This record gives sequence, structure tokens and C-alpha cells, in this order.
Amino acid sequence: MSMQTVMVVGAGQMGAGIAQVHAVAGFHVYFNDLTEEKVTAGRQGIEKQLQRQVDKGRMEQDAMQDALGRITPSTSLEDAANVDLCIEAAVEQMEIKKKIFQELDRHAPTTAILATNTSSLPITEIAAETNRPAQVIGMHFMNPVPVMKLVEVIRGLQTNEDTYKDVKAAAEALGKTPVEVNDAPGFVSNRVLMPMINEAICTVNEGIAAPEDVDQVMTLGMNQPMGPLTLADFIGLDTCLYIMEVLHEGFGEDKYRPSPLLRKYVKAGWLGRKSGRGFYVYNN
Ligand SMILES: CC(=O)CC(=O)SCCNC(=O)CCNC(=O)[C@H](O)C(C)(C)COP(=O)(O)OP(=O)(O)OC[C@H]1O[C@@H](n2cnc3c(N)ncnc32)[C@H](O)[C@@H]1OP(=O)(O)O
Ligand SMILES: NC(=O)C1=CN([C@@H]2O[C@H](COP(=O)(O)OP(=O)(O)OC[C@H]3O[C@@H](n4cnc5c(N)ncnc54)[C@H](OP(=O)(O)O)[C@@H]3O)[C@@H](O)[C@H]2O)C=CC1
Repeated sequence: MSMQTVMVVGAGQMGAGIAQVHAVAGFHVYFNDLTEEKVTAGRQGIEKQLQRQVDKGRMEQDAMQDALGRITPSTSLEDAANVDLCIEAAVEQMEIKKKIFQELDRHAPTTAILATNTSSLPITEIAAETNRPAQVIGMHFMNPVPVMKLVEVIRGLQTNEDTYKDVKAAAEALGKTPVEVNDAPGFVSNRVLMPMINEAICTVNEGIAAPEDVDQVMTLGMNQPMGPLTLADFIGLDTCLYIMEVLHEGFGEDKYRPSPLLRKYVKAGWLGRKSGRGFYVYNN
């Protein structure tokens, strides 16, 4: 199936990036969140990112306007009636995702594919909320979406071959490299990445080193582009906690227990860069 129109549900940092790369690649995008304010803020973020590309001489002003013109704001999932592919990028909470998928299933054409950008939640369980589990799949973009080449494509138990092939082709049309993995908590990306971040938080909690020093060990010592605490702030500490909880519950092993310091920060509303404070302080 040739896909031309997508809906992106959730206008946060990931939703905005996913909407941006689709619009630039020529897809029509319904950009959805619960409120107009959220959608407008997300769209402004996209405009700012594209303007930087224009300023650097990497994009024509006309191309930027065309891309922005392909983004239609939406606050109703009924708009899914017009799309070939829905990509859900709302908050990392199973109950919220289940509700969204039930509703998308009601409104999207029966031929449409329903994808989730979840970082860790079981695709199979999300798919079971719909009447089209064979057309539900994980399409896991990395942050920042316009920069990172990977899309982890996760097959649920019932995902069919056509759905996999269409999503692989859609990722390639964005200039991304799809990598196929099976459904398991955290998939590959966050099963490997998040325990490392959690362990870095444990070293801070145990007073072994300050956040800056932990980050320096990993940037200067391991050539990581961002230290694990800077990266945790960048991802969002709420998202990091939800992912650790999925790993802990999914595998039932102590090694995945979220650091108490991570829980404390999230309870305090210190969610990292997006809230202005996490392991570091930001002037957003
Ligand atoms: C949690 C999950 O489920 C999965 C995940 O996403 S885990 C997170 C995965 N992401 C990472 O690990 C990111 C690690 N960090 C990096 O790779 C780099 O630090 C980075 C690419 C973000 C920034 O790179 P840098 O060299 O330190 O900074 P900088 O030179 O300012 O930026 C490099 C490029 O990225 C772009 N960029 C940086 N931040 C950006 C953002 N938030 N949005 C869009 N573009 C961005 C810059 O514009 C710049 O582009 P050009 O080279 O075309 O000018
Ligand atoms: N951050 C990262 O590095 C990565 C995150 N992901 C995944 O992407 C998803 C989004 O993460 P991220 O963008 O960082 O999170 P954000 O918190 O930045 O954005 C989530 C957005 O979804 C909105 N939202 C919440 N409930 C609904 C709903 N019912 N319908 C529509 N929108 C809703 C939120 O609105 P409000 O704020 O009003 O609640 C918010 O605007 C998560 O599943 C996450 O695990 C995947 C890869 C990387």
C-alpha cells in the first residue's frame, strides 16, 4: 500500500519530530493532541526546527512553507477517518494508549495501519484492544527524530507481513533505517539503554559521583555523545521511569528496579529538559 496521509497522536517532543519528518518527506499529516494549545506549541516547535534548516541553507523557504502546509492541526481522533497510517506518540502509559487505539480503530479506515511509538510497552497487548491486531505494529523513532537514523520496527504476535513491509517502506521514505525486532519489554533499544541510565542514576543516589562527573566518565571515557544523565533529562525522567517499570514488571528481575532517586524526581515534577529541571537546570 502506498501511504500518503498519516495521523500523529501526541504533540510532545516525539510527536512533533515524527510529524516534522513526515511533512518534510511529503506526507500529509494530521497532528493531534488533546488541546489546541498543545498542537499549536508542537507546530511552533516544528517551525523553529525547519527555520534553522533554512537559516543554515539546507532547505528552501518554499520547501519549509510547503512542509508546514501539509500539517493539519487536530484535536479529534475522528480525523483518523482520512489517513493510511496512525502513529501514536502520547504519554508512555498503557491505559492511555489502549484508549487511543480503541478510538483509532473505530475511526480509521479498515485498511489503515495503527502504529505506536511506545518505548517499551507490549505491542501485542495494545493490538488486542483493536479489531485489526494484524495491522498494529511498533514504529519506534529515536530522539531527536529529525537527526537519529533508526526506526525500531516491532512486530506484535499477530502483526502481518504486509503491515511490516508497509511500515518498513514508510520509514525508508523518511530516510531512516528500519531494524526489525520482536515484541518483548523495552524491545532491544531500551532493554539495553535504560538499565545503563538507571545504573548511572544509582551512582548519583549512592553519592559515588556528581551528575556532571558521571556524565564526563561516559562522554570522555566511552565517547557517548551525551552522558547518561544528560540523556535521561533529554528523554524525560517520567518516560525513563515508565520504561524501567515496564522492564521490571515484564521480566520480574531485581536488576531492572527503578532507582528511588528517579522516582523521587518524577514525583517532584522534575522531568528533565521539558519541565526545566532534572539532573540539571534548563532555561527553556
Ligand atoms: C527513549 C527511547 O525510547 C528511545 C530514544 O530515543 S533514546 C535517545 C536516543 N538519542 C540519543 O541517544 C541522542 C544522543 N545524543 C546525540 O546523538 C547528540 O548529542 C545530538 C545529535 C542530540 C546533538 O549532537 P551534538 O553534536 O551534541 O550537538 P549539535 O552540534 O548541536 O547538533 C548536531 C545536529 O543535531 C541537530 N539537533 C540537535 N538537537 C536537536 C533537536 N532536539 N531536534 C532536532 N535537531 C537537533 C542540530 O541541529 C545539528 O544539526 P546539523 O549538524 O545538521 O547542524
Ligand atoms: N522521549 C523520548 O526520548 C522518546 C519517547 N518515546 C515514546 O514516545 C511517546 C511520547 O513521548 P514524548 O514525546 O517524549 O512525551 P511528551 O510528554 O513530550 O509528549 C506526550 C504528549 O502526548 C499528549 N497526550 C497525553 N495523553 C494524550 C491523549 N490521550 N491523546 C493525545 N495526546 C495525549 C501529552 O499531552 P499532556 O502533556 O497534556 O499530557 C503530550 O503533549 C511515549 O510513548 C514515549 O515512551 C519514544 C522514543 C523516544
